[in-house]
Amino acid sequence: MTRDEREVAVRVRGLRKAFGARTVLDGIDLEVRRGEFFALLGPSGTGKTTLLRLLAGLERPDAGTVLTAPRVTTVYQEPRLVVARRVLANVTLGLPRSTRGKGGRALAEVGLGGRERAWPATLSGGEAQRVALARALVRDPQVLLLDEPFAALDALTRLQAQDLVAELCARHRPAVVLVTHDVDEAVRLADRVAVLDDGAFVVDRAIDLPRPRGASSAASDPAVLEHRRELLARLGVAPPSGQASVPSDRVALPSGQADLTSDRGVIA
Ligand SMILES: Nc1ncnc2c1ncn2[C@@H]1O[C@H](COP(=O)(O)OP(=O)(O)OP(=O)(O)O)[C@@H](O)[C@H]1O
Repeated sequence: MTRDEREVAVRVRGLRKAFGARTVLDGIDLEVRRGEFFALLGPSGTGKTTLLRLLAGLERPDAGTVLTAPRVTTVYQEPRLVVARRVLANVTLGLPRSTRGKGGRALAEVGLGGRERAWPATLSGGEAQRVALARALVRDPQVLLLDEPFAALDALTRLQAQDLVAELCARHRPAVVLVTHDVDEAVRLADRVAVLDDGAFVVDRAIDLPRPRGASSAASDPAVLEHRRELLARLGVAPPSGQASVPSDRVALPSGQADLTSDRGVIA
């Protein structure tokens, strides 16, 4: 581990956020270091996306502090491409023209070298999401926020996209915060998994498994099954009796619809 990777890129202390009378987050503490992959599970409506929005500076806390490294980038469930711009222009959108070369390299890294001049409408869902990943990569994020980025993909494309993200994060080492409803995805990708419920983390545990974590080998690994069983239990999804260690194809929960003294700041 390099000195850089010991650096805390996300530091949240005593975070509280309410919408009207409804307190969504209540006393959240979180630290994520450079190179660390943190996954957040939780029932629908528990405030996972709200926490990401607070980390991105799109919401203000009602109490507590949110500190992040300066370069924070989000990838969403939908790719959010500008349809009237070609793929390369989407990747470098808002950046100086001199970054075009970097944009081309980012596209090559996500397996879309040669598609620079394609229009978004001609891409498959998986390809469009890879363009969104390239658009994040080219900004060299110290903090990468992933808000259910695989949820809209078909099962096979999802596994391929998960592999790609694991590979990109291993290479570029941002601090990652992934929001997902998919327990298997969290265990496969993350160094740490937390479950958010009723405003607080009810689980925050290390996933200390070797990498790379292939989808097929993980399905029969007893350590993976144990993490999976425990996380599902904390999410209130009990496996059928006598089948605690029999994996299904995939288990996903239903998707529902500064400085230290300021409310949000940047870690210098
Ligand atoms: N801008 C807002 N104004 C009012 N209420 C909001 C706002 N944003 C979120 N909420 C409410 O806060 C709660 C948490 O929403 P959030 O989207 O963070 O949950 P989530 O855990 O990401 O849910 P899901 O898993 O369904 O995506 C919900 O009850 C939601 O209706």
